[in-house]
Amino acid sequence: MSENAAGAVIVISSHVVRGSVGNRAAVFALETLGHQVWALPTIVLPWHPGHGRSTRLTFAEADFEAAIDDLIHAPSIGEVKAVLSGYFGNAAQARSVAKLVSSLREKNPELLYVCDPVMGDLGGLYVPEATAEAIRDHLIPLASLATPNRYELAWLSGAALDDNNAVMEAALSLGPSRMLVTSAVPMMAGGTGNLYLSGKHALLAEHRVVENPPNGLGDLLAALFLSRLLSGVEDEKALQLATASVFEVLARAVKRGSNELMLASDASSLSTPMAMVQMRHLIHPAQRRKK
Ligand SMILES: Nc1ncnc2c1ncn2[C@@H]1O[C@H](COP(=O)(O)OP(=O)(O)O)[C@@H](O)[C@H]1O
Ligand SMILES: Cc1ncc(COP(=O)(O)O)c(C=O)c1O
Repeated sequence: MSENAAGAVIVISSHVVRGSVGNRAAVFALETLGHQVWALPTIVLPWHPGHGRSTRLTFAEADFEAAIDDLIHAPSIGEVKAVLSGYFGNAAQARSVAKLVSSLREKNPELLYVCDPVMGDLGGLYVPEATAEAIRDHLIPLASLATPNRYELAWLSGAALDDNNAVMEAALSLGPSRMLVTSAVPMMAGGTGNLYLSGKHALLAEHRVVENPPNGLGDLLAALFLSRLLSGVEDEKALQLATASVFEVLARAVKRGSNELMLASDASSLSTPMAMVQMRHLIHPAQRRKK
């Protein structure tokens, strides 16, 4: 039995019929890497709205809250070692998940809560402001690790983030002890990548940009990084592996001309990525202040 069998992960995000965003990415990635998964959808859609009109199947706020209460009182809730949240259908759902995380923490102070604050991108917020505010005010303060993209971090911190020093200062100001910032400012020409900041680490993992990327890369990255941490992989290695997997899955999908990630075909890229990632140690903001 792998060490992963010892604990389950609750994932809470959107479910699409076709495609691999939200929970479809997180569940497959976590299960492929050997974790037990409990999956709660926040909305159900035929496909990611980026592909065109897509009917939103929604849950009444009180029903979503009731399902969260069931989970809190589930006899098997002691199995749960981590929670990962992503896309929310409304602000009330974010508050319900805050209640879930707080309740699980009371019973298990070691609970890992990863908050992927899915709210926007370069073009601005794509969720209602009330949803973004609920994530900022109720969930970020509970997060063991938050995984915003650079534009989400700018919105959350209210700062302009033109270079990675500004990214790191904003990440520190947000509060969680570990931050994984995606779409960080590239140091490599034609590159992109992820910046990881903890009390000890200031790391940048870079690779080249791929044109016309399918959606769901941030969802996949958060799940893979969480998986590696749960498996006891050291942070720097976890960053390298998760980044390499995302890049490899992306490059393979685009090479085939697919408009979605093809996780089932590329499961080996999740477990044993071969792609090279450029790892850089940055000067930690605490170290810079001492100078
Ligand atoms: N066009 C791209 N080419 C190569 N890698 C990409 C591209 N877009 C995203 N990635 C990789 O996926 C990571 C997460 O994607 P990002 O778009 O920042 O997340 P989100 O989906 O949460 O907005 C990025 O940090 C980068 O490593
Ligand atoms: C309904 C919906 N909209 C938008 C997004 C964000 O897409 P992306 O991860 O590509 O930024 C997601 C991702 O989970 C989603 O499920």
